[in-house]
Amino acid sequence: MAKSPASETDSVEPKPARDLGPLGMIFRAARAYPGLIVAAGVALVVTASATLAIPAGFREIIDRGFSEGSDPGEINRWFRYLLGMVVVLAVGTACRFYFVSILGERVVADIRLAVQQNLLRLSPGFFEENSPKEISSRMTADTTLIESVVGTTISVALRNLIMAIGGLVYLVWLAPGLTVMLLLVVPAVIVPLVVFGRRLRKISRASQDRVADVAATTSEVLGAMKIVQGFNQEGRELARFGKFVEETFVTAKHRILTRSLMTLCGIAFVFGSIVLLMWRGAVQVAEGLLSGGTIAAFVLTGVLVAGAFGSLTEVYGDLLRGAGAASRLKELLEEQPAIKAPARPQAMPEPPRGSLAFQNVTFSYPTRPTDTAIRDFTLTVEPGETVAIVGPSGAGKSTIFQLAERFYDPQAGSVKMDGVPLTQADPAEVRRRMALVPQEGILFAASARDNLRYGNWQASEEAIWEAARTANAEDFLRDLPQGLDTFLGDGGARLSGGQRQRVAIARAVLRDAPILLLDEATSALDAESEQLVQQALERLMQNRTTLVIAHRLATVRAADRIVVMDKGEIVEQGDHASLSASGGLYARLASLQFDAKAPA
Ligand SMILES: Nc1ncnc2c1ncn2[C@@H]1O[C@H](COP(=O)(O)OP(=O)(O)OP(=O)(O)O)[C@@H](O)[C@H]1O
Repeated sequence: MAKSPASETDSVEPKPARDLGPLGMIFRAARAYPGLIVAAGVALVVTASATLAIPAGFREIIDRGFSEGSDPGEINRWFRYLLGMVVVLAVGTACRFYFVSILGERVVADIRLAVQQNLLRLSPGFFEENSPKEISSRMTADTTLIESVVGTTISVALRNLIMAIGGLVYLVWLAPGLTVMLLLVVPAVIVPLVVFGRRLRKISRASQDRVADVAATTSEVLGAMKIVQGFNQEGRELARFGKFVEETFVTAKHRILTRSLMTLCGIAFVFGSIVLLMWRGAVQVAEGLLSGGTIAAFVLTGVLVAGAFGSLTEVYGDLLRGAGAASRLKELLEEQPAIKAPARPQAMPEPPRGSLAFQNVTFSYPTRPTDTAIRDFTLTVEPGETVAIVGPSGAGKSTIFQLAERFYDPQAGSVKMDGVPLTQADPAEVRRRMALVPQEGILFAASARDNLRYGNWQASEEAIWEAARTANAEDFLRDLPQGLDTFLGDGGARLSGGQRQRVAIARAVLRDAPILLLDEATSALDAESEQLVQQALERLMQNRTTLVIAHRLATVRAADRIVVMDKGEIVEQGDHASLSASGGLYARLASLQFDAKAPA
């Protein structure tokens, strides 16, 4: 049975770092915006001060405003002061939110761009060791965490620090005796609340995981309804679902109980301590030691200070989570491509000749270093020649293409293009001289035009249509509702398989590279489509050096030479007639693969 979906959720949960070191990356990214940092800092100090100034206003109002016969002018003055503070607080808070959030989003935008820029340089090997799912989660979940560190956590931390320190100073000034008492009470209130809060978060997470289990089971069963009913497994599926539902309920019960206890403690401790303080204060008022306003200001400020300390205890955990996110993104930012241009690349001959030579190449994929994918492979493809590679699945045919494009470097031997070893050349220059037509026409969610000129953005409208004609793609492209501007859907989903292949061929025509790497589709097309694609390929191969992984009889027949591969090695070479006659691997493959499929 499938592994519990919850364990997957757990593994996606971003892990916190052990220390705050990795946050340095975020600060370095934020340093690019000193104006925003200063504006946010000023707003932060102003709002924290205004918040603290409000209890001071209340103190004056209570002491002067509510006694009989007091001066109305005095009342007005203090209320105006209070209103002023409210305005400062409102404007300051809005500004703080604006500047801090913009800074957070800007930093995230910059980090995302930098990560993507680095990812685009990396060699394919990296994406085999790091799954695209994991990388895209770093790009979304981890950057969102960083956004919240810059946009919320740091500002909350600073604001609360200012409030806690400023508030304490004010409290001592108001009533030193009561402050000592408050300092004794605050930990007694905060510690249980923090402990409960942590527990509650953990249980809430577990609760979400259980709900995810329920959702996953539902969609799994609904998606496989015919199998469930066909195998009479309704009872078992209900029992399995029931187990998840019950687990969800038990976790929720636990959560509700914890929350109830937390509410009990919260209300009892917070209001209890306020009452205690006021009680003590009231005695001091009666003794003439303090004024009523001082007590009011003290309680208000006390609540603010306690809240500030409470928030500060939360912040550290948030910062650690942000640091965890930063360190994961840092890995992506600092990863070096395995394939790099040499410091002084050797110039490739101009104009390109179009020769490709493999000399005693031996290669294993980095993820499977003990399996030799290509062994002592030697092959020279002359300019203009068409070489067909055939061989059973796993023989190493596609690997030859990967080496030609220099997505990997072989462990032994060399690959040369126009006489220049690929390792000495600039990989961009090497790839500029090649056009790849993959098995499945890989298209982007973009317009037909952009898909066609993907390898040649300068192509004129005329050149695009010319390429479309060569690739037998003109008719269906003209029939598209908005012509070349038609959006082709995700992965070109709005075209048929054969049409996608022809778009891919037209793209290679426009690229107009001297060397063509052609991975013939194995998927069967209907006879007409097949013929259109075949014709398009033949036109594309004209006057170019072509290396083709062949699956069709027509292609091998048209090739100048056929190279037969098995287990990473060349086992036979020749033309169709001689190889068929020799009764070797080719003859066997040909009778299995070609004869059944295409008429000669
Ligand atoms: N990215 C990779 N990482 C590790 N091993 C790989 C990778 N790609 C291919 N291999 C292995 O290398 C060997 C050669 O694979 P390759 O894809 O070149 O074969 P192929 O002849 O093109 O097969 P097919 O006709 O099925 O596409 C196989 O054993 C395969 O499992």
